[in-house]
Amino acid sequence: MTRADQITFDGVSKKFGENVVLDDLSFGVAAGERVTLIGPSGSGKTTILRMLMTLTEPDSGTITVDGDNLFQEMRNGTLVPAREQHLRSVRRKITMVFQQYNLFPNMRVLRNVTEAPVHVLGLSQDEAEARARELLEMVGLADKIDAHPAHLSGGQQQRVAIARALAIRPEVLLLDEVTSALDPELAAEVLDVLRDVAKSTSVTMLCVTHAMKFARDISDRVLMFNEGRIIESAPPAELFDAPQHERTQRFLRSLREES
Ligand SMILES: Nc1ncnc2c1ncn2[C@@H]1O[C@H](COP(=O)(O)OP(=O)(O)OP(=O)(O)O)[C@@H](O)[C@H]1O
Repeated sequence: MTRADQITFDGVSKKFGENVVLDDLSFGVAAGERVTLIGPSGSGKTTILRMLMTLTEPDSGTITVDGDNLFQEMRNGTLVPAREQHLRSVRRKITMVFQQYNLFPNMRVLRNVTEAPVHVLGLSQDEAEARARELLEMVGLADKIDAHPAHLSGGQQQRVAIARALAIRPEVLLLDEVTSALDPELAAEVLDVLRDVAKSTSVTMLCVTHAMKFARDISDRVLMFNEGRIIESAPPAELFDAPQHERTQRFLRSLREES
């Protein structure tokens, strides 16, 4: 972690009941960096992304984005999301794509993508629509703007979700296993779109994925999590080809056997 990092976790711990999910975790991510989080199920990867969206609170520790604290301490010592007023600038720059798309089912595709620019950024409907059309073109769905999500394939829905996330021109994009609900062919289409995003923008990316080839292509750094801690951190070529930690070796072997 350095002073210049855009995202910092400092001594962050989290338990659900007796289950220790994050254990005194500290790391930083620089602006524009692409970081992939890997590790066995339950090792705390999704929890980290959710904390950055203030959807899950840490028990202790500090999380900042561009120096802004995401949580504040109550008198009894618990941490709660900082006041909305304080979070406003963070909400404008950070966005997340979920495994299950989470599109608004009652809205057509175009409206799904214009919602955030209108309500978060305060763009006019016309400006938001122009931006949405451009993004839907980029994700290959220009011909689906009037469709309802239920009429799209999973891969198409996820591409709408990506366009929707990009509509606020985020500085930080969080991707949580965005292809794990998809067949390989549809997953490949989504990963191609994300490769384009990585190539054509300078957005900071934090990505939880089991798609190792994709992780290798886009990441500057891979963090291996185990039991709420980072046990190994290295550029993808190093971490995938010469993992140092026995737990990482075992985890990568299990992924290869799966695929
Ligand atoms: N709201 C919650 N209440 C109770 N337990 C939770 C809650 N959210 C997550 N957990 C538990 O916390 C642990 C870490 O979950 P998390 O989703 O962060 O792991 P992960 O590394 O992303 O795993 P996966 O690859 O399975 O998504 C898991 O054991 C999970 O069951």
